[in-house]
Amino acid sequence: MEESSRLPLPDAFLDFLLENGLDPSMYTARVSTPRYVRLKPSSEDFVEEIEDEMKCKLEKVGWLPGFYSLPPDIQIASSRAYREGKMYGIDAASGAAVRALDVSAGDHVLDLCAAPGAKLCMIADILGKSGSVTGVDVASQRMAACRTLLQKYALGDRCRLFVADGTTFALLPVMFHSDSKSCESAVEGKGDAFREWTSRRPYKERKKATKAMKTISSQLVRATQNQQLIFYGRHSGVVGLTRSELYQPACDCEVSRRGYDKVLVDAECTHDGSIRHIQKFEQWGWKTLQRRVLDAERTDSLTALQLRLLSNGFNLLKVGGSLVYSTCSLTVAQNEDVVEQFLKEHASAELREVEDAKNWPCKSGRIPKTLRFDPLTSQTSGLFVAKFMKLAI
Ligand SMILES: C[S@@+](CC[C@H](N)C(=O)[O-])C[C@H]1O[C@@H](n2cnc3c(N)ncnc32)[C@H](O)[C@@H]1O
Repeated sequence: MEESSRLPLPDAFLDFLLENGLDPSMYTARVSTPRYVRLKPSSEDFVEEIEDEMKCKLEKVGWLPGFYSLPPDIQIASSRAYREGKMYGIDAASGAAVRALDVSAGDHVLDLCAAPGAKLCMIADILGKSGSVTGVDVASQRMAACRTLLQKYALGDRCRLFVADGTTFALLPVMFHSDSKSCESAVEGKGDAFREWTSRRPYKERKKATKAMKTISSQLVRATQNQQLIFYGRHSGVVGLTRSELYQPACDCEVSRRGYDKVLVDAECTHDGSIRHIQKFEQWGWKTLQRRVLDAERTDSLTALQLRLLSNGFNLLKVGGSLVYSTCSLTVAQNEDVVEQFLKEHASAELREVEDAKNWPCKSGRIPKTLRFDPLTSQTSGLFVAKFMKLAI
């Protein structure tokens, strides 16, 4: 931030910042944080070419592999590299939340609030040709955007996407991944098995699927409707499964062994850590800010939702697995208070240090081991990050 401006902040917002120990100057500076992009690993050789085309320097972010910063006013959407799927826009703090998960080859990862999908893309990119990613979000249009993003960046091969409520989502990862040769043979002889994904199904196939839906039990129909599969990649493990196999509910005893290796809960929040978001209220009207950010009732219902998302994500984690909880709010209520309450309710949850964070430009949260990114300290958007491990007890 180079220049502070005269952006007037309403008294109620200033009080809110004071209560949360936040410095108002991060909201009033007109020159905002840099823009960040992540280059797909296969595209890092093209940095100079991309710089020539965009007529600006891509500064490597030393503490975050694959990330580059650009001046805030640069539009990336019109660049060839963006259109060709060589890079995508994602804030460095969001990248740090994904790094905190420490995704490794072969992991089965659940992203419980996945849309529009920047973090999901990064997870899929890190996994490459192993493991799987399951993305869940309650907003169908945002999830459709997530599907478009995955397809644009050719990262969907091992992904499946569900429109579902993350507080009740209950499907475990599919451990078996058919290789490309056996994809077709996996569906042979199984009438209602999932075939390879196509956005447009022939009429005959759609009719057959509707008929199959009518004959399956009402419990399965409910599961299918509440956890609607809207995309799956060729090697996501879905091809060849029947509906009843896919929608098999998990019992608690199975989760400790067959649950996800890593879970990301990037929860719904008031977005007050996103400085660009807050600055938009100058045009939208500060009254809207009162309703959307400052309203105590809204905060209470959000913290209850955050706790339920975190708890359900943790339930689906296998023993020894890790979960990252993040929000783009900087309030104590939506972060440290949620963490504290969650730890009280879950004896098998242990708060963990994020190893890489020693070299990150962030602060500790009010609870040791939690992290806070903010524009003044980190030159990123605001983000809270906490990491947990599931212990065997
Ligand atoms: C901060 S955004 C997630 C951003 C996303 N992780 C990314 O990197 O693009 C929070 C998301 O939570 C979703 N959400 C809200 N309530 C939910 C619920 N009950 N279950 C699942 N997702 C929910 C919202 O639709 C929104 O897309």
